[in-house]
Amino acid sequence: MAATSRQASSVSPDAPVPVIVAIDGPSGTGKSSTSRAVAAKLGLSYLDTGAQYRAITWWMLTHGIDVDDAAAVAAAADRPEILSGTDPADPTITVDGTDASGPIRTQEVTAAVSAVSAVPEVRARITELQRAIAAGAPTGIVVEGRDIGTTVLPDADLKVFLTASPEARAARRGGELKGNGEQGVDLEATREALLRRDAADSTRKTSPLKKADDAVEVDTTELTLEQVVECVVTLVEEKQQAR
Ligand SMILES: Nc1ncnc2c1ncn2[C@@H]1O[C@H](COP(=O)(O)OP(=O)(O)O)[C@@H](O)[C@H]1O
Ligand SMILES: Nc1ccn([C@H]2C[C@H](O)[C@@H](COP(=O)(O)OP(=O)(O)O)O2)c(=O)n1
Repeated sequence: MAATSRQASSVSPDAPVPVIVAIDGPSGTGKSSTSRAVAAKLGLSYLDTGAQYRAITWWMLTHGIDVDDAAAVAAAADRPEILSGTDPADPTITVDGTDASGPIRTQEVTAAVSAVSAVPEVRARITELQRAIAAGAPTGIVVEGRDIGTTVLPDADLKVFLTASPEARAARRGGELKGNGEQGVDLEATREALLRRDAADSTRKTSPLKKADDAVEVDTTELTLEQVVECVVTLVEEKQQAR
C-alpha cells in the first residue's frame, strides 16, 4: 500500500475519510502546541517529527557515534528502534523500549540534532516511519515538522506554514526554558542558537525547512496560541466541508 494512501483496509465504507494536516515552520513558531491542540479538538492523531529526529540524535550520542561524522551516522541510522505514541493528550517517544521524552530535550541533543537530521540515510529512515504512522491513523493526523508539506506528505489535505519574528520565538523558548527550571536563561543567546538552527535546517541539501507552494502561511507573532489554534481548526473544517 502506498505510504500516503488514504484507505485503511479495516475502515467501513461509511467512515469519514481520514484528514491529513501538515504543519511546518521554524523553531518556536508554535508548531507543537498548535498541532496538539488542533488534533485534540478534531479527534485526530498527532505526530511530533522533531521528537523523532531528537530521538535518533540522542541514540547516536549515547552510543558514542560522532554526530559530525556523516558516514558514521549514516551507517548507524537503521539501528535504533523509535516508537511514537500519537495520542495528542499524551504523545510518547521511546528508543529501544526506553522512554526518551526527557533526554531528547537536553541542550546537548538540541545542539546536535541539525547535524544528524541533515544525513540523508537518517531522513529516509524517519520519513518512512512518518508515512507509515500517517497512513495508519484511523481518523487522520496532524503531523508537524520542517518538511512535512514538501516531502513527507506532499498530498496532505491541508498544509500550514507557521512563522513568527525571531524576537517572539526567542521569548517563547526562553519562557519555556525558565518554566523547566533552567537558571540564567539569556534571551540573546537563545535567539542566536535558534537562528543558527534555522539556518542549518533551511540550507541542508536533503529536504530543507521550506514552505510548500500550496501551504497557508500564518504569522503568529501577534497572535495568542488560542487564536492560532482557532485559525487552523477553521482551515481544516473548510477543507473537510469542501470534500
Ligand atoms: N501564539 C503564541 N503566543 C505565545 N506563545 C506561544 C504561541 N504559540 C506557542 N507559544 C509558546 O511558545 C513555546 C514554543 O512553542 P512550540 O509549540 O513548542 O513551538 P515549536 O514546536 O514551533 O518549536 C511554548 O511554550 C508555547 O506555549
Ligand atoms: N520534519 C523535521 C522535524 C525536525 N527536524 C529537525 C530539525 C530541527 O532543528 C530538529 C528538532 O525539531 P523540533 O521540532 O523538536 O525543534 P523545536 O521544537 O523547534 O526546538 O529536528 C527535521 O529535520 N525535520
